[in-house]
Amino acid sequence: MNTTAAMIAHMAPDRNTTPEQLAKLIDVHLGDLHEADPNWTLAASVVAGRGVFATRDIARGELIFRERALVVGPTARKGAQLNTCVCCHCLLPAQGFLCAHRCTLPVCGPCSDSETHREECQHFQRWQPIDAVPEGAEPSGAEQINPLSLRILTAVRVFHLGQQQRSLVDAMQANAERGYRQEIIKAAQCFRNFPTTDKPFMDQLFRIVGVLNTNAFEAPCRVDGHETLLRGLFPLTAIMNHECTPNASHYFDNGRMAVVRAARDIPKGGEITTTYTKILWSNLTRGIFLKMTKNFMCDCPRCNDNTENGTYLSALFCREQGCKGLVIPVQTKTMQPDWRCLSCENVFPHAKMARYQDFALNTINNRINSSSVQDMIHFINELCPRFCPSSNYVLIEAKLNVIWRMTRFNAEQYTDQEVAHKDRYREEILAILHKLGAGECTLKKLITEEIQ
Ligand SMILES: C[S@@+](CC[C@H](N)C(=O)[O-])C[C@H]1O[C@@H](n2cnc3c(N)ncnc32)[C@H](O)[C@@H]1O
Repeated sequence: MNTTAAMIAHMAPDRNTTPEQLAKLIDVHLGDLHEADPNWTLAASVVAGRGVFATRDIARGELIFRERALVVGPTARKGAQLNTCVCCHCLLPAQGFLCAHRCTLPVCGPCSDSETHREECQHFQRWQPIDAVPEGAEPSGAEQINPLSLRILTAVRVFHLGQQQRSLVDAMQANAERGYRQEIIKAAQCFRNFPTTDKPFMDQLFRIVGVLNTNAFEAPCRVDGHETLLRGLFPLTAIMNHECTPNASHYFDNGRMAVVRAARDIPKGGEITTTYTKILWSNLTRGIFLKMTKNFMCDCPRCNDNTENGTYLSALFCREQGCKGLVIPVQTKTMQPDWRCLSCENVFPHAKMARYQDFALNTINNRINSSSVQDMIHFINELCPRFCPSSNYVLIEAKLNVIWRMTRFNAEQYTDQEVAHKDRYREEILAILHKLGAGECTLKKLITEEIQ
């Protein structure tokens, strides 16, 4: 496919904004963060649609750009603390936290009267959320929030953006997934008067939800020690195409500002890439995630190497009696590869190895969710080696979990021996990142505590 055809194929059906038009809208959006002579530009990409490219050689670690969120809202994920203000993201009391104007959104006192909240509050009141307390009745105190109605808030906020900002949203790619329609239908069921018969409105909402699902990030935000995940649209950061070991790193400064730096040296004219997955996931896990959430199959060098640069992140133990060799997928570019043992060379069907991988994943994740740091260290060091190779990504994730917990919570309570285990896990993970050629990636900055 030539680049123009590839570009059109990756854009929403009725939008074909050129990279030049998109660049103008991005400049307006960046405002004071727009550099006079930026080291990046937008252009058609051979990878997909439009992409971000280096206008000159960029050195590893160099800042590429910073941008504020165009729109943010709650992710309202399972397990999220829903009593979080949707405007300032502070933690609200466990009871009596819904908007004083009865829009049924969780909003703190000052924000409920603010200009930011006014229009969305009126929208929600007009649509009559099913959980709303009837006029005149006293709130019971035992508020119910439907996460589905909360999740649609970010899309509703897009309707209240200024004209240029709205044009930017319209110029962004929207994958047309049937699941997104479900998201809207389920949200609509949370209201008595959702305008489901207003076709132009519903068409726009469908496209906006498509834009959000194709482009939005989950950005952590901390207010007075309360941490929450925001669903944020950062258009320039989103235009970067995906590579499994990307040459740029991004992180979010308190949910509101994306910061993008070069993870490796990027030559003039090179495409600047980011990752849409966790960098230490195995080939198959990344492949399934990208297909399910972003609707594409990645074809980067890492996806085409079944050893993953010698990291063996997918490896499992051989199922042949007496052999404890490492088994890895034989073929790349398929979700159902055969697996072969590197020692005895026996070949196993994918279904068998997938069951084994699921077993390791569930066993380790159950422990992560239920064990203290001390128990986790014991489990990782003594029990996991019996059923899971130390290179397997699930075991690496468990080690990362120990590092997070030990560095973020009660850092002072651990013994020297426990700290030594944590430091060893960190060295192991840094060595894997080095093998992958990940450079100054976000994970490296997080575990070396360069960023929080
Ligand atoms: C956030 S958009 C990236 C910007 C997009 N290229 C554009 O023109 O607006 C994400 C979408 O870009 C495409 N994409 C990004 N990276 C890709 C890759 N490595 N291979 C194939 N498609 C990719 C996929 O369609 C994906 O759903």
